[in-house]
Amino acid sequence: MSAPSSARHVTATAPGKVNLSLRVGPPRPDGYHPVASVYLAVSLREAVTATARPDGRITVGPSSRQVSLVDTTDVPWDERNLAHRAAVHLRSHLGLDPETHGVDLEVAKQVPVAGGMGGGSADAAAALMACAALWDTGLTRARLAEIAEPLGADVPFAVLGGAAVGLGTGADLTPVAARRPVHLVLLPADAGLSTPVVFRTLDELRAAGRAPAGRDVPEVDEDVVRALTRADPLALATAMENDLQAPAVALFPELSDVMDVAMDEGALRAMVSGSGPTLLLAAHSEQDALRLATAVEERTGVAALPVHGPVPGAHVL
Ligand SMILES: C[C@](O)(CO)[C@H](O)COP(=O)(O)OP(=O)(O)OC[C@H]1O[C@@H](n2ccc(N)nc2=O)[C@H](O)[C@@H]1O
Ligand SMILES: Nc1ncnc2c1ncn2[C@@H]1O[C@H](COP(=O)(O)OP(=O)(O)OP(=O)(O)O)[C@@H](O)[C@H]1O
Repeated sequence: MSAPSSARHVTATAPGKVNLSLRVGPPRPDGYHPVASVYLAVSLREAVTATARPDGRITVGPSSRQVSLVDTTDVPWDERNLAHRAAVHLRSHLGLDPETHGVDLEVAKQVPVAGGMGGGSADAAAALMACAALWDTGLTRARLAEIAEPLGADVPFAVLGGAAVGLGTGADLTPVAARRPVHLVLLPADAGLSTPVVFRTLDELRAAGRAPAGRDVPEVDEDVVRALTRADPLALATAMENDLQAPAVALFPELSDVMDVAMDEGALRAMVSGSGPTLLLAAHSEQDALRLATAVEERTGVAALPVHGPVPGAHVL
């Protein structure tokens, strides 16, 4: 990951993710929910270019070099941006002089915004990696993943990539060796869902007895891990689960109809991705994913994205 400290630009990339399994417990006093998640990094990547500024300012904006493939209208291009927060966090973590270590960040997005695929988290991961190289820190990817934790539950995984079990808030990661690529089709929605609202809606559904209660400390679904390590698409599709599906569908009822169409077109399984509203469809093979994507796109008008995983985590290009 190292680039010469004299480099003026460094571009790094990081992947979006899906949760093949997401079990959620009741909220803790700090508002976060304990989870047991099986993460898979997928072949939609964000890219962040960091250019050094001697005046200490940190800016963020859409890339002038690479076109974003998704609608970025709802992305805040200011200090709320997760890439911006990542640069500020790394600089202060390293004790670098805030008067001299500035950076311009340019972001090119492929991951749907507020789609439950960790796009902002991938921007944070790519920004951390690019700034770490620009500032010649020599930090390993594993160390950067630890440093990433305060930026959000999904950020450490976007740094590490591959496939992993995530416990705690999702940031306590153990890699899973997936034997062969998993082929999926993603169906982004034309509106986003707010992650905190989806978690809160799950709590409300549970309080009303409309969703099964979660364990205080959720345990990882070993069937999903086994299916991933054995490269068994049917077993994986059967075992996949997401406790956030019920609240996502309650907030976005049209998702049910799209999932029905996908199953009708031969998806092994249709499920909400993370906090939604992006849907993920499981397929047997790359060819099957391409066929399914075309069929679902024709029937629903939703632009379908065939993807695969696991793919590598954040790295410098
Ligand atoms: C839904 C997932 O994407 C599944 O991987 C993650 O759990 C969410 O990860 P994230 O977007 O990186 O989440 P953060 O930015 O850390 O948190 C956003 C908000 O989501 C809620 N949140 C998030 C993670 C978690 N384990 N419990 C929560 O309740 C909290 O309200 C939090 O304030
Ligand atoms: N770099 C960024 N890209 C996209 N959204 C960002 C970024 N930085 C901050 N945000 C804010 O975060 C919100 C969630 O964006 P994001 O695309 O990460 O959602 P998500 O994929 O659903 O997240 P997750 O799955 O990690 O919960 C956006 O609505 C936006 O307001």
